[in-house]
Amino acid sequence: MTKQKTTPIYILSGFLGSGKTTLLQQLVSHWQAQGLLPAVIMNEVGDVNLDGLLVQEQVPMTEMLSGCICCSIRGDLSMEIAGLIEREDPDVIVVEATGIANPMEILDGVTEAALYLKIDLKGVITVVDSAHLLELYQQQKGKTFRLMQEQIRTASCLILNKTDLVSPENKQLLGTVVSQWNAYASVLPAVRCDVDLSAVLEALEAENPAGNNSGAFSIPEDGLEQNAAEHHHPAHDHTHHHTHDHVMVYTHYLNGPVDSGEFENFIAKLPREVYRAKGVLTFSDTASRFLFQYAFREPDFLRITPQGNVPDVVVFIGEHFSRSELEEGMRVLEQREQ
Ligand SMILES: Nc1nc2c(ncn2[C@@H]2O[C@H](COP(=O)(O)OP(=O)(O)OP(=O)(O)O)[C@@H](O)[C@H]2O)c(=O)[nH]1
Repeated sequence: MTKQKTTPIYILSGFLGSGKTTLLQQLVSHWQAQGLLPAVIMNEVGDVNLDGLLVQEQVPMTEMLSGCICCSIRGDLSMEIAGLIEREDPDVIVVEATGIANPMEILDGVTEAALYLKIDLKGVITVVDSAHLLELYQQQKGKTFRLMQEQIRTASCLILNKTDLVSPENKQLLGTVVSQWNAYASVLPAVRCDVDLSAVLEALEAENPAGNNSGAFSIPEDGLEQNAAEHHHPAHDHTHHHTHDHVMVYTHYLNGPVDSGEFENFIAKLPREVYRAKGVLTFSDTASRFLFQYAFREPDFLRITPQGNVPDVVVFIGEHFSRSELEEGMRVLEQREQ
């Protein structure tokens, strides 16, 4: 190995739709403003990387699609890191994991890379959707609740995002709850992940003062062990149960434009089991194309002009929903336009 430079690596964790890409964009701009070259490894559950559309073109990016970093393609993570360093020589790398990834497994993957590469794992930044966490906390059960809890426990820094969607009392309650689950991480409430990034990065430095690869991760022995027993598995045991075995994806490629109002109606009626959707759409009644987002029952449309050949597609993510019902619904929208 010829390179002497040590590349810092940050892991972005957080459940589907919590705001990881929103934070990623800010981190990238922050580093660029300092004259640094950040690179990104993105991992998506579906087979299209729509989040990539939100990252500036000049940022080197590798995509790991169709799976979750933490299991099926986890072995590749260290290869991806090595490849990215070799090709781009970035000053800093961010790994944005799928929302269903168990951060422990990603830590494993990055640590594996640290065995043969000069990298410095700075820690895990976990983004939390406050409204979603509040609902799960009130129910106190379910696999998603346990996964979110685990993502919170593994964090070195926690961003309690989307506080605009909860009352001030509940915002306070959530702050207390997450601090109880993870007493080590700094907790920063935010809207659209608008936080003082210097404070976030400094908090991670403080966590990991030696600047070495061992990292001082805030993983409380007790709580995590209990949960982890169920799905934390040895490096290559893919038969073991995962917290996210229940998550399913339906990718629908559209054969043409659809009416925006009808699409919005369709989205408003999505079954609760679909908790995340995103896509690129052409509407028959508007001139531009849109990046569509749906996170925990909140739809969002962003006007975009994608570079290159991006198909019209919608990816639905959730648990135990009927794929055929969604397909049928989308077909109806398409047919109306023909
Ligand atoms: N109301 C509200 N919406 C937000 C906030 N932060 C982000 N969003 C919206 O939530 C949606 C999901 O945000 P992303 O940043 O794409 O979330 P993500 O964690 O990268 O999503 P996945 O990649 O699917 O896991 C987008 O429509 C955002 O515009 C917030 O603080 N409040």
